[in-house]
Amino acid sequence: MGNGEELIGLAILAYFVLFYRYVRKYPKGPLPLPLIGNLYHLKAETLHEQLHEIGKQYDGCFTVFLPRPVVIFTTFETIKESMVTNGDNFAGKAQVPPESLLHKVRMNGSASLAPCLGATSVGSLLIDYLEAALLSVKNICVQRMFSHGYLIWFAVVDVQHPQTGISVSDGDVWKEQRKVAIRILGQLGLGKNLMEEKINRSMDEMFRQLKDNNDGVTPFDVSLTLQLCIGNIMNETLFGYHFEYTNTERFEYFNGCVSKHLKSIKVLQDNFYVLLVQAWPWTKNLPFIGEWGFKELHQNAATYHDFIEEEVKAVADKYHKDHEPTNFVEAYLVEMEKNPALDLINLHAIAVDFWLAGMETTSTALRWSLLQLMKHPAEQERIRAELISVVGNSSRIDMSHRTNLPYFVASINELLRVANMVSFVFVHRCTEDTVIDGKLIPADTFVYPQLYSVLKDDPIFENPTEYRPSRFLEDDGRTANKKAAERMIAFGMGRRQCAGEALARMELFLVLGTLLLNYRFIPTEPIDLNPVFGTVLVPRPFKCRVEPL
Ligand code: HEM
Repeated sequence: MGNGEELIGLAILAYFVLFYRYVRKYPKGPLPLPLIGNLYHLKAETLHEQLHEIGKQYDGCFTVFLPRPVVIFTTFETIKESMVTNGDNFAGKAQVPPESLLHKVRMNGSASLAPCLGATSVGSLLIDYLEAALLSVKNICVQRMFSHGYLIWFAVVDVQHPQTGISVSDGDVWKEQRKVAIRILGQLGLGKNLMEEKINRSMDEMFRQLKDNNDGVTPFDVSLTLQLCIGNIMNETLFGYHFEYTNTERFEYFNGCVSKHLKSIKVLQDNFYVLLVQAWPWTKNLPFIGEWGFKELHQNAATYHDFIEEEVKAVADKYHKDHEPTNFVEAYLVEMEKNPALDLINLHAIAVDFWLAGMETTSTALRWSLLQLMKHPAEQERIRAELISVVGNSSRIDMSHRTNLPYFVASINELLRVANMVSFVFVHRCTEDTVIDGKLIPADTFVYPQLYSVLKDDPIFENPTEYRPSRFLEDDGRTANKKAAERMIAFGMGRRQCAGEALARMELFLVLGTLLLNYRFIPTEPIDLNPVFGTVLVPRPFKCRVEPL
């Protein structure tokens, strides 16, 4: 063997030794391989199930390399110890793609324009390579400005991804924006019952659509109806208007952007390249990996940022300061006058956050609920009977009925528990060395509280695969079972618990309750409760009879 081969052999050996020394820094988990980590045995469609099974061998705290190390918590105890007891240390966010793409890019400093000669594709390729070289110098980016004949003009600009909004920011920006956003949601909803009115207006639109398009006999697909209803609540809340079901072009365009984003960050399955860019951000500059793992997402993010900016501008242009704010944008604009930490860029980011975090989750929860209640028709009737006993002949319920509807409220908890729809998303970052369950989590490690495992298998949920709303009630059938409710963590736990939980619960209560008062849902095909894996675990498409009562 020549010297060169010996050197290569030694380098490989040294890499192996160093890699496994690095692996030992993290809580123990299944054996990772150099470069690919644990990707060799994890499968996309069942990732949540596999993590759950692995968690049983490591007392609910272990590491998988994707290929970047991610510490997973799968028990109520480890999730509580990290997210609540040590909440400040676990409130960090990744700050690398794909999450960081949610922050709108800011262009800074002067831009210099230069022509690049060549047919479009050759010119584009040259610019790609120039961009790769400049990005490695940090924060410099090449923007294609326009092309003219064989000339492409490009600008070299300084770009920054400053932290904005709630869901992907951390530190002071996150604390302030989250606090203000929750306060505004409270003002809109609780003080003046404005939220209930907004939800009712969206439901009016939904009922118009059902009346015109559903004959009560032909199998009907409720998914777009529910999406439009929940999307309209979000739009009313943010911008003060809703889309009519006969004119949904703009809604569908934006919804398409959101779905595309959620689909493209679906790790392992559709987009393995995203993981590579997350593990080694410089790979976003490489051909192919950069294209699919970064640029496509980047371009899509730009489209919904533009959409949101137009919407905010339309509200801001019409709003008169002397009027009481009636929607989120107006209320934020008023706060902006008093609070220097608030600005338009953060307002745009929060609007994007609410759409991304609030729309697919809530409308999917409703679809799962209808499927479960068709699978258990006696449960559907029991809820309906309780609703009728409280509201009589009325076709609507309101929030004041809540205390008299204990079985329905318990059912919503159980429906969310069995829907168990949040998959591998909401990764946190541990910001300081912290010991959880006796294991050291080094600072800057990504961590993932797998809520799925607790909802599916916590010992408090006896026979967890059974749909049984009564587990959320004490023996008297009225009082809430606090121990079970504490572990119904579909909205997360601790500092970063869902910022829209109150709104989501209100939507589920009013929309599901009103639907059940007015319609009976009857299956017309075998009910399949196996989810399709994605950012949110969604039910397979289904149709059913929606019989008016
Ligand atoms: C059934 C419906 C919903 C479910 C199951 C749900 C669940 C969650 C979960 C599990 C988290 C992450 C917690 C974590 O990082 O540990 C979260 C965060 C978040 N949710 Fe929701 N959510 C729902 C509806 C909504 C709605 C309607 C909104 C908008 C008003 C919303 C806005 C947010 C925001 C802004 C965050 C980020 C919070 C932060 O990082 O501080 N969600 N949600």
